[in-house]
Amino acid sequence: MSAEVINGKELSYALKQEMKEDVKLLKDKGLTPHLTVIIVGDNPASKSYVRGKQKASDEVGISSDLIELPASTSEEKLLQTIEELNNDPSVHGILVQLPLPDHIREENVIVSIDPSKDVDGFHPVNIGRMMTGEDTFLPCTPYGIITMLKSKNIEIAGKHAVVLGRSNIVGKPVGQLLLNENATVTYCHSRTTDLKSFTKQADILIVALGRTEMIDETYIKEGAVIVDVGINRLDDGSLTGDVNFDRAKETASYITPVPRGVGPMTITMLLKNTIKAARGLSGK
Ligand SMILES: Nc1nc2c(c(=O)[nH]1)N[C@@H](CN(C=O)c1ccc(C(=O)N[C@@H](CCC(=O)O)C(=O)O)cc1)CN2
Repeated sequence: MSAEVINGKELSYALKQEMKEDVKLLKDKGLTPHLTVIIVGDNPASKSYVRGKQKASDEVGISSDLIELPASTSEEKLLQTIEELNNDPSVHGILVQLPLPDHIREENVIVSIDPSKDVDGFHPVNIGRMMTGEDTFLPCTPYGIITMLKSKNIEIAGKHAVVLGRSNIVGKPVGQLLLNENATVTYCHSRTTDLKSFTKQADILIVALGRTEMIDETYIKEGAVIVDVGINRLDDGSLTGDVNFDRAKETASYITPVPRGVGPMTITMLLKNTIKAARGLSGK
């Protein structure tokens, strides 16, 4: 058996075509969704992701601007910048690219963003709404993963989903979204003992460990759906995931590749959230 590949780049393209229409309708009503992205420092990967966010916004007709702050920026200055954007009615979505320099406390920054402009879906108010199943901004990577599964009509209800990783931006929220879809969810992490005893039970395995190609066929149940959230750069400059794709694909039923898997969906779901922010959370 060789798994069907879920191509996030192709799905992103299709979703962006739909969003172009949504934005056009809003523009006809005199409303242009606007996203402001803040980057602190000059981490090359972050700069490239931010460029990707602006390019994708442009593709669907969302206007965007970028505030670039030096790595030495104080937390106070960053919070002040966010406060100004919170009070600017022309800004619908605010995104602070992560990670931030060590001297800035990420949790203080996230909580300072107006929840109605929090297009990353990281604010505790929006996380709470997600947990209670209310309509809100969903964190982009987990939202992208659920969208990929649904695009292939993959059954989630009643399935055993095993999440490897417990970060605030991927592991924890993707487990919650799978639970909201009625999966039975198990979280595994660096302190889990006998990892294989859990992964071998997974109908849906979400891998967000940050360990290059660690997951191969020996961790996977026949016919499982494998979602690889890892982004690891090899010495030759190429990218690979946390899953050994060539080995895993022989056992899995569906698998996401790296690159062109979950990564592009992260940016696409940001566009969805920005359109939602422009409409207002209740979706006018
Ligand atoms: N404020 C946020 N910061 C970060 C987030 C986030 O959702 N919000 N997620 C990640 C980085 N990220 C977006 O910001 C991101 C990562 C990867 C990709 C992507 O398209 N990857 C491509 C490969 C790109 C390459 O060649 O380097 C792929 O997988 O095909 C997009 C966005 C951390 N920070």
